[in-house]
Amino acid sequence: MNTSAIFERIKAAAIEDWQRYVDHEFIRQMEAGTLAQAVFQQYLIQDYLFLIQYARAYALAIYKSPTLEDMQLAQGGLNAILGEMHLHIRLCEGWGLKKADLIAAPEHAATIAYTRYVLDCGQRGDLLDLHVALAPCMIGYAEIGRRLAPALAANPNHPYREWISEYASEGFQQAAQASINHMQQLADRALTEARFLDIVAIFSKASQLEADFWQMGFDLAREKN
Ligand SMILES: Cc1ncc(CO)c(N)n1
Repeated sequence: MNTSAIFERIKAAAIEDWQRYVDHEFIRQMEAGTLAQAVFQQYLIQDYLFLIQYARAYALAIYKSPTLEDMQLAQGGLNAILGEMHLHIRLCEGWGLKKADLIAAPEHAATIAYTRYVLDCGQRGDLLDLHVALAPCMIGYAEIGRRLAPALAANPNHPYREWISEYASEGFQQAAQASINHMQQLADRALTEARFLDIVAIFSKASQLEADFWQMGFDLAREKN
């Protein structure tokens, strides 16, 4: 099949789920700076647990790599995830939470659902399936970071400056672009017309699980109140 601009085509085919993820109420409140800190804290603790499993998914991508170049690209993704976790440690330290407290937190069902879904896509499928399941994570956060960055210029005291800056950063933007480029290579090699709908279904599901992940922050903060 014609696989040009494959990321844009997959996103267009899953646009409703994608928008529910990147335009979630959590992101709107984050942009406005009105998101309750309790909601953000619950989200961030779960996100730390999420990233541990996500690092395993990138490690699986290394294992599933047919070529050395695929392996090096997956290693870049793994490094980006491991680097991102410093943000979580830093922000949590500011609230008096230590790394040990984070690791000891129970994983929420939404965290388990999303991470294990991605790991399963990788286990049963090939590197393209796994890569598509991984895509909403890095590419979505990069899109959100770019979109929210102007809110920082508008508000010098923005409460979520550190978080937004991380995802708007050159390093994170590059990692997301590398992910788009790798997906393109994999699609050129392995994507057929018959597989396209399966690939879109994986992307849609992962985007839905991302939206559920934002929602979890609100739900957990309400339960703890
Ligand atoms: C749930 C989730 N998705 C994506 C990212 C970006 O790596 C993250 N930190 N957490």
